[in-house]
This record gives sequence, structure tokens and C-alpha cells, in this order.
Amino acid sequence: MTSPPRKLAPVFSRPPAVADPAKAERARVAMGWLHTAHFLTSAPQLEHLPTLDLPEIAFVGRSNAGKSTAINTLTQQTRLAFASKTPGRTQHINLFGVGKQKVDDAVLADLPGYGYAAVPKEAKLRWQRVMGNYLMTRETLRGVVLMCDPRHGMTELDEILLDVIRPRVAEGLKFLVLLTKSDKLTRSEGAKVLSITRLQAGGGEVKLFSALKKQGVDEAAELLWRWVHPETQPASE
Ligand SMILES: Nc1nc2c(ncn2[C@@H]2O[C@H](COP(=O)(O)OP(=O)(O)OP(=O)(O)O)[C@@H](O)[C@H]2O)c(=O)[nH]1
Repeated sequence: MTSPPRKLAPVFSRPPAVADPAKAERARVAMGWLHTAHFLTSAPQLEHLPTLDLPEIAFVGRSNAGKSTAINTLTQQTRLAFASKTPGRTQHINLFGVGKQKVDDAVLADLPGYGYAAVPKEAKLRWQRVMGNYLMTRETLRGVVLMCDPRHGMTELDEILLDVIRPRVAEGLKFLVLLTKSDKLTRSEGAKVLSITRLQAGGGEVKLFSALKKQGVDEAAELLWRWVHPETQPASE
């Protein structure tokens, strides 16, 4: 005797996430733009830094926070900013031009990492002065990207830096906190540090970012693109 055909259990599966094509296109444009990044110049002091009549985006952060790696990831280049395993290696302000069709329309500024314990106190104070002056006086500064290692959270120096830029933020300076190396966090640790940092940042954008897992890369790239090209702001935002 043949057994009756078994009834198949209905399959309740979540429909596949529909990618937003407009969002994907914006990320593609932003990543293509950042990929044009090329070295312009390097200066040990603020007074040696040329004034370029272009909006500038500064990358700052505690030494070893993952700043060089993040710049290389955002520009999809392997050695644009020198990523080193030795903290405190970035000693100059490095400027990179970005722009399509070989015409730069913005500058990326990689500032020296701060807070590395082995750097002599005098050198530390000198760099804090250089950075403070840069952040307060650089007229072309359009936005600041602060990199933090979320396992250490925002340090005192990070908070001082935010205090330094706050008056300029009130006047329209953009800022973004990237919580780097997010691949080292569990999902719940990531959510926790994200909400704590959002409170500390007092209204600025905060995103989890991993160069290793490519988390947050498209979103950060798109934000930087919009800082420089505000006319392309999506209507819904
Ligand atoms: N797991 C993981 N490690 C990372 C990531 N980003 C950076 N790192 C590691 O963190 C260390 C420091 O990264 P860097 O990019 O050199 O840091 P930096 O902030 O530029 O350092 P300074 O030159 O001292 O200012 C390196 O060993 C990187 O490989 C990431 O997304 N995930």
C-alpha cells in the first residue's frame, strides 16, 4: 500500500531585502569620487600648509584609532595614508586632492594622531597646539571626521577636540564620528557604544565602521560627498 503524499509545511521566510537602487547609486558616485584621491602635499606645521580654495575634510583621532586604514578604505587605495602597526607614525598634516575628471573639488586632510603615550610631552603639546589652531582657524574646513576605537570609547582628548570644534559646528561645520574596528565588537556591544557616543557627540553623526568587514563605508563616503556637494542632498532627508 502506498502512503498518501506528505503535506509540505508552508515556508515562512522573510522576503529578501530589496536593495534601494537610488541609495546604491549614491554610494557608487561617492566611492568613485573618493577613489580619485591623490597626494598633494605634506606639512609639519600649520604655517607650511598651503591654503587651497577648496572645501577641506579633516580626519582626526587618537593614535592607532585606525585613521590611516579608514582613509585607505574610503579611497579604496592601499597606501594613500600610511597605515602602520606602530602608533604615532603620522607626524605631518597630509593633504590629498579629490575630484572627478582630474579637477579637484575638495581636499582631504590627514592630521597626526594624538595621545600616544610614548611621545615626549613637549611634542604632544606641540601637536595639540597645531591641531587646535588648524581646527579653529582653517577657513576652508568643511567637515571633521573623528575616528575612535570603540573599545576605548571617546577619550578625554577626543572630547576636548569636540569642544574645540563646537563653536564652528554651530556655524555649520559638519562632523562625523566613526567608531572604527567595529568588527571587534558583538552586535549588542556595537549598539551600546553607538548610543553612548551619540550622547557624547551631542547631535553629530556617529557610525560604526570596519575596514575589515566594510561596515559603514558606503554611508560614510556618501556623507562626505554630500558635505562637499550639498546640492545633491536626497529630498527625503
Ligand atoms: N580589526 C580591525 N583592525 C583595524 C581596522 N582598522 C585599523 N585596524 C588596525 O589598527 C591598527 C592601527 O591602524 P592605523 O590605520 O595605522 O591607525 P592610525 O590611527 O592611522 O594610527 P597613527 O598613525 O598612529 O595615527 C593597525 O594594526 C590596523 O590594521 C579595522 O577596521 N578592523
